[in-house]
Amino acid sequence: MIATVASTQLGNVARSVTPDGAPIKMKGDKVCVFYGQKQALFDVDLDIRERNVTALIGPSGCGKSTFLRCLNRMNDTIDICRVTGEITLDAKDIYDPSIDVVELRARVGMVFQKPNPFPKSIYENIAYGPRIHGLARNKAELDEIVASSLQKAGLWNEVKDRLAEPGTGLSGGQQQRLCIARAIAVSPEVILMDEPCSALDPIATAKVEELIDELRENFTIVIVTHSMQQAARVSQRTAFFHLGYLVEEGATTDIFTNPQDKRTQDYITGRFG
Ligand SMILES: Nc1ncnc2c1ncn2[C@@H]1O[C@H](COP(=O)(O)OP(=O)(O)OP(=O)(O)O)[C@@H](O)[C@H]1O
Repeated sequence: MIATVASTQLGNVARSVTPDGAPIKMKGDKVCVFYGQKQALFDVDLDIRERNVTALIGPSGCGKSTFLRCLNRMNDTIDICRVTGEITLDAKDIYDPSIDVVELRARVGMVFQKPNPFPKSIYENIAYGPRIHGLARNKAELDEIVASSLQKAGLWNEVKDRLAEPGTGLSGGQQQRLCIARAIAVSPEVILMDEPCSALDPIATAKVEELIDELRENFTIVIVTHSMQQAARVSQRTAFFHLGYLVEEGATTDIFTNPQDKRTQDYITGRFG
């Protein structure tokens, strides 16, 4: 595990860095999660590096999605769920009572497994978030946000002539890119993706993977995936979970070529999964 060795003050934002100097955007420190009596995560320490794609991998039920949902407090919506330990965003505790959860979820956006556009027009799917967060002063600014979000999501050319049509009328892959555009529209800093390609065909998957690679220039991305090939293709860092424990985390190339733990080796070589 990479320990934080230094903190620097950049403007008003306190930054932590890894020993090799990479800025840490989010950090989990001894994170435990309980669903009622059942403990799903045990003392997870994980640094999420800024403007990197971090892949969370591991067998079904190991706690990947549970950890992902801790990062923008989506677990708050599950009554029996309790989180202990600390999770920070720019070195600030996101579970602190002073945190506004709506604002947190604008800074740490989420894209789900199944594309879930609102039953509204393509335009409204994107415009909704910026409007409720007061990001546009007038219609022209809102139009600009809609266009640039669709451009960043690589969807603009496909939909620019039918912005008034329902988002649900798009193909599955287009719907998922629409959901990514919707997440981008409120200018998040971190985007969480929970198996974003599991409902897509290989061509749509390739497009979303390409998009993820482009987005990391501007966003910090954490992706849960069942596909080790996908983790290897899109991520710079990989964290392997097993039975609620974070077994190891490192550069994706190291995890896939030279894992330090036998459990990781067994998983990546397909001995269990
Ligand atoms: N809402 C919930 N209520 C009770 N238990 C839950 C809930 N969500 C998850 N769990 C339990 O927590 C553990 C971790 O689940 P989680 O969904 O985080 O794993 P995962 O690694 O993402 O699995 P998968 O790859 O199958 O999606 C599992 O034992 C699961 O049954």
